[in-house]
Amino acid sequence: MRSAKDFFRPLAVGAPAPVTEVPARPSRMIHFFDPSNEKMAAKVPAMVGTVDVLLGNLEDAVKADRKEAARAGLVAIARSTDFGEHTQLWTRVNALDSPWVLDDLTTLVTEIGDKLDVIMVPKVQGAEDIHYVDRLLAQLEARVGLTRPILVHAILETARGMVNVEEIAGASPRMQGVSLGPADLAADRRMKTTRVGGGHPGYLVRQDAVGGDVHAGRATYQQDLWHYTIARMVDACAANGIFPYYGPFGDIKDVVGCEDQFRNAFLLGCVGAWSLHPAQIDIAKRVFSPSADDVAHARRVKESMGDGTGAVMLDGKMEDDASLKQCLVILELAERLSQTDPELAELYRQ
Ligand SMILES: CC(C)(COP(=O)(O)OP(=O)(O)OC[C@H]1O[C@@H](n2cnc3c(N)ncnc32)[C@H](O)[C@@H]1OP(=O)(O)O)[C@@H](O)C(=O)NCCC(=O)NCCSC(=O)C[C@H](O)C(=O)O
Ligand SMILES: [Mg+2]
Repeated sequence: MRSAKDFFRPLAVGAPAPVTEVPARPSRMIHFFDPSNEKMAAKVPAMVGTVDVLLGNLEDAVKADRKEAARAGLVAIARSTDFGEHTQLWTRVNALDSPWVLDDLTTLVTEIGDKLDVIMVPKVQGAEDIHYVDRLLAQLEARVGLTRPILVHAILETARGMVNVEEIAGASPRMQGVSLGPADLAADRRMKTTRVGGGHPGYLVRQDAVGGDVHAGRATYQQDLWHYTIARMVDACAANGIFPYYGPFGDIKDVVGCEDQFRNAFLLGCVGAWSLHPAQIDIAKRVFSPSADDVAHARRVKESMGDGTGAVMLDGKMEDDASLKQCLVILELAERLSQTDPELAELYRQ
């Protein structure tokens, strides 16, 4: 690890100074598209302003013989599209051990580095992967004279990445956030699931048997396969001042299950999730924006707490410094989202 003194120094002569605080821009949905799919790519310009993040995906889900086309497609879209003030452009490059990633990074940074906000790096195993990308990005940024650093987002999709998540989250000032990659992580852990995110009906607890008859009607309760993983990722991110995200939910038709999975992640501390299909965009927008009721309640707690210390009763419940802090998290998020979303601003005003 670099010393504290060197941590915020550029890693190449002429590279932009690293950020000391990760910009807290809305990123409720990271909307994936395949830039080599002409039909999908054609829809991207019209999505500007309707999603927080548009992500040109170059990795899994893009066929091996379409990798160059995807990279070239992303360059063309970035050059021809005005992303406005409120929609960010991200990309997911190929894995660091793949034959494509070096060209992904060199092409994208030199051709459209001024348009790219964040580069998502898949299958990150440890801090060494982030250090490699960090130095290479600094060299490329210096070569083309970028004035702001491109940030880096790691996907947690290996057991080793999970074990090292704290050091990954703190590996560079470029670290913007971490997403869960449940499909690759499940395979790497040798879990016995076959889905892209979400639960499994076999992962359950069962009510105790009554009267010794183990076969008599006993209620079962499906459990959350991802609770430990998401909670650990959230802690690693919060401890390092970066943002955690739930990743993909592959059952596109199950909009209810998707909403539940996203909400669990939101309640545990995640700021967004991936949308793989247009049907998931509004789900993410709804879930990752606090409800009007929560905002109104948070305001009442804040008002009733005066200088923010001590304890008061509100609606029969004790509120104190700590419950106020939770309310301030909600109010800060509502305030930030209101700045870019007039509908939410109106909703929260009521
Ligand atoms: C999942 C899909 C393959 C479904 O596509 P399709 O069969 O075309 O769906 P529809 O017919 O319902 O589409 C309706 C129209 O919407 C357009 N469309 C579909 N998806 C998108 C999109 N993401 N962005 C923009 N537009 C989209 C279609 O073209 C249709 O248009 P029209 O015919 O004119 O009405 C597809 O949605 C898809 O490929 N999505 C992205 C998948 C992806 O990125 N996967 C990778 C991320 S998940 C992952 O990698 C796992 C993770 O790493 C882990 O380890 O867990
Ligand atoms: Mg993956």
